[in-house]
Amino acid sequence: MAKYYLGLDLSTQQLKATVIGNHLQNVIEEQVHFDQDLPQYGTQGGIYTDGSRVTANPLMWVEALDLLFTRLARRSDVECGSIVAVGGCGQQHTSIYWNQSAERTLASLDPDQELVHQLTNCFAVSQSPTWQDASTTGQCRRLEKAVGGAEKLARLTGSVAYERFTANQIAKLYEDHRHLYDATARISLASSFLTSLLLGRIAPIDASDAAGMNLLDLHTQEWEPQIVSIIADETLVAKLGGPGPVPTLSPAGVLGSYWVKRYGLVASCRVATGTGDNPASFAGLPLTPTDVLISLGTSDTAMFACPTNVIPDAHGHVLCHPGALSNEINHTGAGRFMSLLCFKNGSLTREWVRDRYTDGSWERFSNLLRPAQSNHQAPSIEDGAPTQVGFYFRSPEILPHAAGVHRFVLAANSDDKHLTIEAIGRAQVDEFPTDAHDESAVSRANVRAIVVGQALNMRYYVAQKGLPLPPQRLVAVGGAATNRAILQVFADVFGCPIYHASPIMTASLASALRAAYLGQFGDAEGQRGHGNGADTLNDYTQFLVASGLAMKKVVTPDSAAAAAYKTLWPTFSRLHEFVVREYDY
Ligand SMILES: Nc1ncnc2c1ncn2[C@@H]1O[C@H](COP(=O)(O)OP(=O)(O)O)[C@@H](O)[C@H]1O
Ligand SMILES: O=C(CO)[C@@H](O)[C@H](O)COP(=O)(O)O
Repeated sequence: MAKYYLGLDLSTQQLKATVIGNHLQNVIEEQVHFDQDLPQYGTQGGIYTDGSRVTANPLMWVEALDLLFTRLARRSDVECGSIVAVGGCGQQHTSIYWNQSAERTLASLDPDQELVHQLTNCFAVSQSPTWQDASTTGQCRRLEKAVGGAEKLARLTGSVAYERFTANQIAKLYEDHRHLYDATARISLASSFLTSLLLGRIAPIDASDAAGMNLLDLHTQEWEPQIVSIIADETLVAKLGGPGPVPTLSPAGVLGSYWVKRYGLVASCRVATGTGDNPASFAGLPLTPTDVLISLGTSDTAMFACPTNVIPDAHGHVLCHPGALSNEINHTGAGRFMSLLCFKNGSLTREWVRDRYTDGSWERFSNLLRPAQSNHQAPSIEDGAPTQVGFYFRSPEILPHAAGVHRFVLAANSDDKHLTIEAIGRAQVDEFPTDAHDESAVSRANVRAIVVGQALNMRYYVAQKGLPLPPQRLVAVGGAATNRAILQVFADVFGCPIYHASPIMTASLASALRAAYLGQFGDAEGQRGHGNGADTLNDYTQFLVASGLAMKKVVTPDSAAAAAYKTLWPTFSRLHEFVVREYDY
């Protein structure tokens, strides 16, 4: 009988499913889009905001999972009874607060009733803070001070304090709504929440996603006791499910009877441990140490393997490598960590420019981004044209810690030596100038400025991490990675080609692959390779290669454009410095 593997991704704007067979010939996709399919929750871009908090109702995600299985079960090209393993992932950092009755309810779900009705009274906090929430700056600074400084916190947990990281969100709950903290029996991340629904019991958090909480001691792989006592009290460890997370690449159990009885899945269907959407994609690709994976989804992210002796610093995050089978410390340290850089103003901010300047059309947006004739229109100071640069931080940005939309028009003869703070201040404009000869001038300038600015900003932080530039290749995933005009700008700014996986990689496909890998073994065998991170990484990489996944080049950098961006680099760095100084939030 044919065997199928199901991957799920509870991401920001939708819940996605990918079903694969043994050889990736047929990749079947299904999704539930939160804004469109579940309008009763009133989300925009998958979230609700009152201007100060960014949240989502966990019941929306619960309802989405039933709807997704309903859609899968109706499809003629998917036989639910042939799915032998399932794995999930989710938006990172987002936290869900279960109350005392949740575990009991999950264990006795009635397959004749929709999940959402049964879980209505299972949450201590009705709106979950999501990764886009930036309301915990006070908690962040207090945590850094209490542990002895930002640098110390980074060395301990992999990151300085970030607003969206779960420790700071928990601290806010503890400070502002102590009764809700006390009413919380367990805390899940979006990934372990999804796995919990699949299992019918609350699932442990995995190591890779746990490293995005400011709570995990990267070296002991346990919740850091001092941080626990700073942000809340000793009851927190039990709420987190025990002393530490489980390995990412590990089995979680078998599917709960709700899914078996309601949708005809098999009782023996294995469930893989869930992880964050970014680590999931990273673990789904056979990457080399010189590759940079970029995800252009709701957020833009950049990921790459860490050197053996990485020392986490002020920018970005060091996470546990999602392809390692063991929590044990490999004495060489090889392959234990990955770097993640996250930029909040990704697709939704590009959409804002698209809607404002190109009538909501990606086609028009892309046409304005492409060169008018055959040459790329990379802004260059040397070609005599004024340089137009923009920073579009409509939501408080993560990297850099700055907010607002800021446009600059630099005179043709300006160079970075003359770019004093005063000169930069004078170059700032509310809108790019019109041109009597080109009615699209303002639209073109904004479309180019946002994409070029995003690519330069990403390159700025990749360079800060000490990665040799240009990388060998960028591997692109996420909704906007289908847009070749956007990819061309990233290729030109980074000065390297861009690759896609074939079939195109998504976090849900990566999760299906993880499920397939773990589904090959029994529970005991699923732990194989314990204690030797390097070997198990190789083993898993070999599995990915053998799965038939191919890499293909989709964009080549244009040498003239790449040279022009190189010229712009010092100027961009000066502007970046200015924006960080003036528009910190
Ligand atoms: N042709 C396109 N050009 C640019 N961006 C696109 C295009 N098609 C989709 N997108 C972007 O992809 C985003 C969704 O990406 P996706 O990775 O599915 O999001 P997430 O996983 O965060 O929910 C949308 O917000 C949209 O702006
Ligand atoms: O905060 C982060 C990573 O640190 C975000 O990347 C979230 O994980 C959301 O992912 P997407 O929905 O944009 O894929």
